[in-house]
Amino acid sequence: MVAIVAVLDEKISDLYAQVVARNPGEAEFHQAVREVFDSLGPVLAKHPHYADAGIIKRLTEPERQIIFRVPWVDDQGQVQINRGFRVEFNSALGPYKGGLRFHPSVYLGVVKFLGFEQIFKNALTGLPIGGGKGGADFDPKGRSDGEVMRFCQSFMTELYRHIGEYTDVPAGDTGVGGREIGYLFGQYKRITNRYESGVLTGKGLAWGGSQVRTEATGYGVVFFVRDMLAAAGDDLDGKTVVVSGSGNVAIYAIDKVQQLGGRVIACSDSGGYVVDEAGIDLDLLKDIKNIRRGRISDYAAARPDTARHIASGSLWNVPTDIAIPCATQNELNGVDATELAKNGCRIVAEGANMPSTPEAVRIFSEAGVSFAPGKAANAGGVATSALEMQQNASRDSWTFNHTEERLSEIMTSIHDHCLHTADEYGAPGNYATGANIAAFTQVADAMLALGLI
Ligand SMILES: NC(=O)C1=CN([C@@H]2O[C@H](COP(=O)(O)OP(=O)(O)OC[C@H]3O[C@@H](n4cnc5c(N)ncnc54)[C@H](O)[C@@H]3O)[C@@H](O)[C@H]2O)C=CC1
Ligand SMILES: O=C(O)CCC(=O)C(=O)O
Repeated sequence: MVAIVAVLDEKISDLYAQVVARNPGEAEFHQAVREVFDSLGPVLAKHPHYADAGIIKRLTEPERQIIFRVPWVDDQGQVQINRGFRVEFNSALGPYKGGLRFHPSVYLGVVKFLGFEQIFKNALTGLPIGGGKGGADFDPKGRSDGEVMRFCQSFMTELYRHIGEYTDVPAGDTGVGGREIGYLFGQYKRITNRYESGVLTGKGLAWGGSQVRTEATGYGVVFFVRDMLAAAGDDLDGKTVVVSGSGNVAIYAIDKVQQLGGRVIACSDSGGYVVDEAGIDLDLLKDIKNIRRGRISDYAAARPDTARHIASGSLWNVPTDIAIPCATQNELNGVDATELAKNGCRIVAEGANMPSTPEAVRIFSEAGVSFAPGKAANAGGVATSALEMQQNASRDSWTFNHTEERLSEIMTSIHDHCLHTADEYGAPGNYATGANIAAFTQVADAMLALGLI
């Protein structure tokens, strides 16, 4: 068995080298592929037919990649040009499903990393959704509502021909929230003359959206933490938590931690972080971020007695029981991981996509910090999107409690599936290995059943 795994490791390294050569300069995509490949030795040893059928090569090649020009006019009457993307990665389990990211750092390598992760994440939900992702190098920060609307309308004027309830269903991600989904859906409806609710998720409650979708990613990651603690005979009551970011995922992670008795003592944005030992005041944070679209420094200014703002340095230096990174990829490096472990952190659960560097993940493992990868821990958002699609298809609308209950059950099922799979493949307690193998086998089996596609 050891010899077989060694040969396979060599084969996987070869395949990885091919991915790097075929996709030059796409560092984030390479990182995401490497992370999955590193788990596959034991599964390929047990099931060699996956490799024989070229499943791994096929999985790393998107089914379709769309890149397009997005022209729009700013408030000064100047023409602006951005680049739009949609990578339709894998539709073995269902229509492509995944968010749109509007951020200046977006390029093909970022969209491909996110789309690749999405294949596995969506498989873990157990719902019939394939993987895709999109976005643009547009920066909504500082733009007026009118500019954001014109950008979204132009973006959809090209994207609409590629998407649909049965083909590809985008949603939000960084920089794309309810406002942007509204403008995108409005333009889709106008161009196609169809009220096709199931073409986008994250819609407003009055026009086809689902209860809990806004909260789902943040709530879901905390349900996952709840289940990790329960597996160790513990709970969130009285635990300190540090959450990075202060956007959609972060805000609702903070909300659910507080509901379950934990205390969030720090959060951040790209301009620094705040520490509030009294516990983050969520109403204030929401007002600053969602209404005033302000900075995290405004939070400390509004709570001078308990909070302080730190403009530089690392949020991960704040001692905490639990860390939930919810900002962006590679925001938590090896130095941060060492510091977290040294200060007694026992659990890291990723709300963002790939926020921990490979070195950080290795350090967590060596230090005995329990680590939940984003593709498992943050799957609650896309799972609730799939619930939104269910409601749209049946012209139904569920209550908040019912939808939250479904989300909670899905997160528990993902948690248990990862743990059992890790056990089965000789890596007890390793959620990352469990997630990769559980998702890979599900997608691979569907691809085999569908023939050479
Ligand atoms: N929105 C969703 O349903 C889902 C989002 N995710 C992931 O969660 C992460 C956050 O997404 P959202 O909350 O939707 O985006 P958002 O745009 O609402 O918030 C992003 C937050 O991260 C902060 N941020 C960005 N770069 C930063 C940096 N370098 N340092 C510190 N803070 C930084 C921003 O200031 C903002 O507070 C992303 O990785 C996204 O892909 C994952 C699953 C679903
Ligand atoms: O709800 C969705 O379809 C997408 C969520 C997403 O982009 C993600 O899971 O990273």
